[in-house]
Amino acid sequence: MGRLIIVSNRVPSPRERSQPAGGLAVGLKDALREGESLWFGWSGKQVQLHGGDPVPRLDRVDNVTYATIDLTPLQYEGFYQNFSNGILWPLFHYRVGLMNYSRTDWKTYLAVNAMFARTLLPLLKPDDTIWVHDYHLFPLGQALRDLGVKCRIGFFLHIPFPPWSLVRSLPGADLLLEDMQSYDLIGVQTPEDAENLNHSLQANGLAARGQAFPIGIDPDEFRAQAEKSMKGPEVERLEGSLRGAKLVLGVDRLDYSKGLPERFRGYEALLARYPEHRGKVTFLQVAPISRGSVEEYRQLRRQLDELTGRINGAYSEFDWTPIRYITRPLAREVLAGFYRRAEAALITPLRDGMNLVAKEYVAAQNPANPGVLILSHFAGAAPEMDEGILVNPYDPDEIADALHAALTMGLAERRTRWQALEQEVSSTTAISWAADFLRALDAAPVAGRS
Ligand SMILES: O=P(O)(O)OC[C@H]1O[C@H](O[C@H]2O[C@H](CO)[C@@H](O)[C@H](O)[C@H]2O)[C@H](O)[C@@H](O)[C@@H]1O
Ligand SMILES: O=c1ccn([C@@H]2O[C@H](COP(=O)(O)OP(=O)(O)O)[C@@H](O)[C@H]2O)c(=O)[nH]1
Repeated sequence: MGRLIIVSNRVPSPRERSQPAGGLAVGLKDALREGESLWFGWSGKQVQLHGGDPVPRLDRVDNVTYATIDLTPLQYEGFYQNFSNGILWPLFHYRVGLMNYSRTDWKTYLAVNAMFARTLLPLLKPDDTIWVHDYHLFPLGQALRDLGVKCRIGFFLHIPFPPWSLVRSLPGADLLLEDMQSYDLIGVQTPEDAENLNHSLQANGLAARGQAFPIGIDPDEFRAQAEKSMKGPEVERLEGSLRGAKLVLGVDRLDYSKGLPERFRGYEALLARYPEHRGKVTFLQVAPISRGSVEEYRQLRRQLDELTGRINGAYSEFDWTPIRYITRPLAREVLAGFYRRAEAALITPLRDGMNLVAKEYVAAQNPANPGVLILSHFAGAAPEMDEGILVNPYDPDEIADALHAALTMGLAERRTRWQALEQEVSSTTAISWAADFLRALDAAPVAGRS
């Protein structure tokens, strides 16, 4: 059996406990438990390079060889910051108005993809299967084909795929779709994404090759982690600080796709309309700073600083603060215990590819006394997790009603809802996601090459 080659922009550092927050690295790491594999991508570092391509650094841990390359500051800016996260990210999260298109960044994006292909090429063997991940690397398959690579190549998009009427606002969208014909299979998170992708391909006279494969987590490992973390010092400190108050928890990268201002206003509406919860509930929002060099992310940070100050100023008592807001990452191992302690998770993205936090929250619960999941209709996880309380994240009053329902829900209903959610989280795991995708890739007709 040949090796599996994973290519993604973000590669977790195999030897560090604390990883940058983000679901792609988490989902893939959980999936890569078997077989021989190579994981190729950006090191997360920027280094000035004087001519030529970077040389990958290799680090082997168990069955996985990690091969990482640095980007130059100019590549980081044009490829990662501007094109991937200033153009593709907003567009694919249905926020065309936030897209800052520039032809120079488009060229850098293509050039970095070509550089990824050239640096990966010497590491490849003919019987490898290549699996490319996410919007940073749409053109990589074609760049590899241009260098003569004949292996099977699959692609998985972790973020939503919007309708063609939006995608077409990107200059060169048709070229990106053409490049995607180099993939033997294209996976997306939900049936809605698959339908949008296939319509876009067909609108350009291309073969529909999209199929939904919702990503999952390793629920057993996460449950064990949550149980362990409950006995750890952080949960003990949290418990002591709450002094009997119920806990509502939000965990998201600080990203405008996550609906944070709307969520804060929803919590504010709870305090305004259901005063019986004042002093008896605390909202803890963990929102590690992400992509802090992109202007829209900085603006969001200013907005949240202001909102937190205003709400806390209006409702705090000398011995109670309604919102605790942290912009540093917390270790996933610690978060697991916080999820288990929380009476409700408030997960209200305006759009999200999947949202692994929703699945982690369910896996972490105590079956005898589970908390309630409040989830946006527009998270990729929503179609699988409709036993949570589903909300429209644009409506603060609906969020407030959902919070009130969650905080007052009886044990029997909490258990019934949680059992259904747990069933779902246990049946589509990170491992089954990868296995399903790779089986389908193996069976897919070869995409028109000799
Ligand atoms: O690499 P960063 O720029 O620091 O961003 C972190 C990751 O964010 C995105 O994650 C997505 O993948 C998750 C797993 O499939 C999914 O649950 C979530 O909804 C997506 O937003 C991004 O797609 C990754 O490439 C980034 O590494
Ligand atoms: O302080 C934090 C915040 C988040 N996460 C992890 O980052 C991932 C976020 O993935 P998700 O799919 O929810 O969203 P993304 O960030 O990929 O858009 C989850 O595994 C979280 O547990 C973390 O480890 N520390």
